[in-house]
Amino acid sequence: MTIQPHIAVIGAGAWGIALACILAQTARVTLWTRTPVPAGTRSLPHLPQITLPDSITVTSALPTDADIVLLVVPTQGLRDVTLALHERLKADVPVVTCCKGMERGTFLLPLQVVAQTMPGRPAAVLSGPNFAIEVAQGMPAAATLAAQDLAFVTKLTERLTTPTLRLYASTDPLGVQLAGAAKNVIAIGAGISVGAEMGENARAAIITRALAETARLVDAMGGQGRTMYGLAGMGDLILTATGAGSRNYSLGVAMGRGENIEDILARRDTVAEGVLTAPTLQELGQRFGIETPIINVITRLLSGELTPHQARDELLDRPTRFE
Ligand SMILES: NC(=O)C1=CN([C@@H]2O[C@H](COP(=O)(O)OP(=O)(O)OC[C@H]3O[C@@H](n4cnc5c(N)ncnc54)[C@H](O)[C@@H]3O)[C@@H](O)[C@H]2O)C=CC1
Ligand SMILES: O=C(CO)COP(=O)(O)O
Repeated sequence: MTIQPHIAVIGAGAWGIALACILAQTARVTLWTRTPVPAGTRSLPHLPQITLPDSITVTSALPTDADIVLLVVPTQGLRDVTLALHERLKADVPVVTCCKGMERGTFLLPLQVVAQTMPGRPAAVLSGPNFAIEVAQGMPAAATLAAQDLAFVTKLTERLTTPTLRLYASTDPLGVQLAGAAKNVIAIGAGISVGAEMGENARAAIITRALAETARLVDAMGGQGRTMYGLAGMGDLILTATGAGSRNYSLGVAMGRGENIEDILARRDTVAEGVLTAPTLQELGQRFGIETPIINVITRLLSGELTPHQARDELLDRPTRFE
């Protein structure tokens, strides 16, 4: 009899539920919810149409005996949960960050937060074009798993690949994390252009040129710019900056139609990571001396400093340059 590994999924939002469902095919899975739920609960609010397999244990007690831990809380909650988890887990238990964003105030990417809160622990990042509902329903998808250590990431990629979610290994965790963080910001910009009826051409231009901005930033920060052209970058942009199912894109569409951002956020109970990531990314560009004009105007649109048409004029008025 083979003993199944125990995978703990921390965070029972849409993405945590989806990952728990597919990993339950090959592992014993515990799904941690911040808010306690009644015993026997098989459906959770963030993906109510999904019935959890009986084999998944839902609990609000943090795990102590997991073999692998997936961190699937929003980026701003990562520090607290990892601080609480570190002492409970054996030192060699690997963690995988599954959130896409940057910590407000510290300018840190998820694995940098983990390095501070869980020093010495092996860690990787998972990111790619993956709407939670499709993954939860077992529809085919692919994503990138990245860590600096080649042997570690190769083994973990084999371990976490499921029959429907195909993982590709990467040794550029910085590029993969920046790609995942930036695509949410760019998706908001793409949504704004569509909501403001600027046309499909404008959206394609925003996606492509913002991809180039982010690739330059990745290079400047010591990652590999070409990571932006893989699943975590271009792949996720194709999905998020065009798919109505994206929370970031749909937030942008509503803004483009003239809705106030506070009103849009007030009627949602799900995370749109791009809102908090935008100013951080803009600041990073300045720190590393990289021009990020599209990310800058999206940040100013979010803060109410620009209207969509002012943003359009500002981008079109820029001096010409080589591609
Ligand atoms: N939904 C999706 O399709 C995908 C989401 N992601 C990323 O996964 C992360 C989580 O997103 P979702 O699961 O979609 O979010 P969600 O909006 O569906 O749910 C968020 C969950 O996190 C919990 N939470 C909120 N703040 C918390 C905190 N401070 N500490 C602990 N728990 C907290 C909430 O109670 C809720 O259960 C985000 O970074 C998102 O960008 C990545 C890939 C796909
Ligand atoms: O990250 C995602 C898909 O890869 C989900 O995007 P949203 O957070 O914009 O819904």
